[in-house]
Amino acid sequence: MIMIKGLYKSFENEGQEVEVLKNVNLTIEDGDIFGIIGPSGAGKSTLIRCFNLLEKPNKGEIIVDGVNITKLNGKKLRDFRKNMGMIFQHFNLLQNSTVYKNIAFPLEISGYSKDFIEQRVLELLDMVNLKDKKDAYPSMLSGGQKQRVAIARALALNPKYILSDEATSALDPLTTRSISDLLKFFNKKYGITIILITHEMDVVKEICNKVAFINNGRIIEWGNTYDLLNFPKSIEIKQFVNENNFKIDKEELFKNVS
Ligand SMILES: Nc1ncnc2c1ncn2[C@@H]1O[C@H](COP(=O)(O)OP(=O)(O)OP(=O)(O)O)[C@@H](O)[C@H]1O
Repeated sequence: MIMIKGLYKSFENEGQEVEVLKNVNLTIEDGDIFGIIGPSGAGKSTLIRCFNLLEKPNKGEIIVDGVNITKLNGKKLRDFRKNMGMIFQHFNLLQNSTVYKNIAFPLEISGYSKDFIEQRVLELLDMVNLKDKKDAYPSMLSGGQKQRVAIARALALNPKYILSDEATSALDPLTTRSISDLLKFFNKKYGITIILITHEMDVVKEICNKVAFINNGRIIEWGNTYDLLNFPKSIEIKQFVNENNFKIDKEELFKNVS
């Protein structure tokens, strides 16, 4: 479980302190697929990057399975990060390394033996259905295949959590569906908790059981997906949901999420 308490983050911009996260409070339960939505510039990426301390908050606590991670550094922080895989919109693969090498990378820097790495990489390639691309380079892959490699790499160290920052935004709708189905599969089969940012309503509808709406650095509301999107309390969410066609059918949601 992840508890975010009173989180603040600011950046210095041209000598001025700009507050990007303002008193964020959230709880993510084990097994959730937790969506974070909101307008551009709202602070979504900054927030998700605080979960693994890629951004260090100025104030507040991030308690992951009972440990306040904002106090971690050095080896303890590196060990903690092994439990939190991350995937990105532009995949962030090593362009000069094969698919095999990309997936092996986190295992190699964690000091696993060659035999163990080979066994694990082959297992991961099988899980993301890319066995035949083992020796290909990223430039030879489609967007969906690149994201599958990134997912395999994120899963290499068997994390409890996956952070996904717009992982399907560069993909066409069909590929988006296959990647969001894959994330849902890993959530159901291995109990991996997923926190994802998206601006695609289909992804929220199809896989998120909870969702938070953030605007101007504040969490306006969060809760279960159906209630938040269909019966939002705030005008801001009502407008956002209408503009982005985020409204959903109960049957549609339950068909996909249950
Ligand atoms: N490293 C940084 N230095 C200065 N300002 C930053 C930095 N990172 C983010 N910001 C600012 O923080 C605000 C929130 O950015 P963030 O990327 O978190 O928003 P977002 O909701 O993810 O936006 P988008 O949907 O467009 O990706 C923006 O105004 C952005 O310019």
